[in-house]
Amino acid sequence: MGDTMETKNILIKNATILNPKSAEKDNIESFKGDLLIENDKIAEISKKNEELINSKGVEKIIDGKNKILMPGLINTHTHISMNLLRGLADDMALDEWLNNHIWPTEAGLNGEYCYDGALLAITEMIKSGTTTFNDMYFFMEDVAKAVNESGIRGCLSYGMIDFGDEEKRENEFKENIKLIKNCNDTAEGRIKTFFGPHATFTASKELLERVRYEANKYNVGIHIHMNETKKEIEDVKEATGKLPFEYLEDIGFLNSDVLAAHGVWLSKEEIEIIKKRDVKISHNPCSNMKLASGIAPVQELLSKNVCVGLGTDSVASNNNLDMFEEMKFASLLQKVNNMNPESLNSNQTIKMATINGANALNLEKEVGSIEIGKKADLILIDNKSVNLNPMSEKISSNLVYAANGSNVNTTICNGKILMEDKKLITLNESKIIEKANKSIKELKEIREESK
Ligand SMILES: CSC[C@H]1O[C@@H](n2cnc3c(O)ncnc32)[C@H](O)[C@@H]1O
Ligand SMILES: [Zn+2]
Repeated sequence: MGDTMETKNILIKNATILNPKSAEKDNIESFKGDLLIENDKIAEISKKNEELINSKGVEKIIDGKNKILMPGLINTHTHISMNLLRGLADDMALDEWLNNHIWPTEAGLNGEYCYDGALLAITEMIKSGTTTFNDMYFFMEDVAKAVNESGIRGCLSYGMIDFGDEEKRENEFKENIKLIKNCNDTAEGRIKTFFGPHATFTASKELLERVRYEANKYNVGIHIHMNETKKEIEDVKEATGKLPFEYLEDIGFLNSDVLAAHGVWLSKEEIEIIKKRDVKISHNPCSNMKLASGIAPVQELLSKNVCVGLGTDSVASNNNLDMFEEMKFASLLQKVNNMNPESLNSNQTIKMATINGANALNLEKEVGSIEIGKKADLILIDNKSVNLNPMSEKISSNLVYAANGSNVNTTICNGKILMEDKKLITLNESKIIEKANKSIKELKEIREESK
């Protein structure tokens, strides 16, 4: 990481601080004040009129006037190297999209392409206020390199698919375990690793059972796609005689360390299983709408105290990584689905994108809220932006219904400034875009040649 990122103590002055701390209540505390970052952590928070933070030893002051200071956003489900595949195949359902377009193109991937796609995605995330993402893909040590260099926080899993093939299964475990051994807790603790069985329709029972065993052994979480489409439910029912969550419950897979992406088609019984096992759900409204997969019962899950975070899925089914857009779609989708304008209000939605995301990734002691002792993963939003004026008195309303990622002015992760006043510190945006365009061109040529 470059020298410019090595700032030790930072004082953010006169900001409007928004703290989605309380996961139980629907209100979100906000106040005018200062915040001191020492090294990688939040050291002090002072409300205006309280004793001022002693600025001795502070090496950098950021003017927070006319800015909202909030926790960095947490994207709980994505495949960031797929940023190369943006717009590759639109306007079709998951099955056709994966089998006829995405998987044949992914067959030509290598570590360099995945690194280029990851850097492109990380640039987009830093610019739009995401400081933590949860990723499942291939060539994950190359993704880890991009995380390390950029300064962002990432939970990484290798996507395991065996389709019942024993040799393939062995390889998938070798890859995921290598990732865990080489990368867990690296990059000053910004990288955590998970097991990543792709889904119940691509991973065998043997693979899933061993994932549970190895996850316990290595003390890491599990990231899996679940109950995304109706077709998936029918296929799993035909293959196992059970609904996907019932099947996983029967084989002893489910636990509080499981993060299930999507959870669109859930029976009452499956919701009870999710609750009982404290399984975490990542809701991906844009991807679910674009692939016409369906609408997840988010309001119902939240009302049963299930932890639901927010994710974008990849840009190949979204088609961007803007978590502000994702918040707005999440909230509006629940309202129209329940025919109830009170569904998923703006406070609940912000919690999903922050503290719930942290909880879902077992990072709630480190990130997701503004608290002394937590990691300084913070963003500043420009209140002077035209689309945020006149300012609603309710800050969460502005952030969920009016804002978008381009309103992010400054992004800080692990106490390091990654973007200040819209200027990227650790990454060279134009070079990254140029290289990514070269890589996708080559990847498309490889695909053509293989036809
Ligand atoms: C084995 S690595 C991850 C694997 O998942 C594919 N993928 C991307 N989006 C989705 C989705 O919405 N449902 C299921 N699988 C998805 C991706 O292309 C990789 O092959
Ligand atoms: Zn996915």
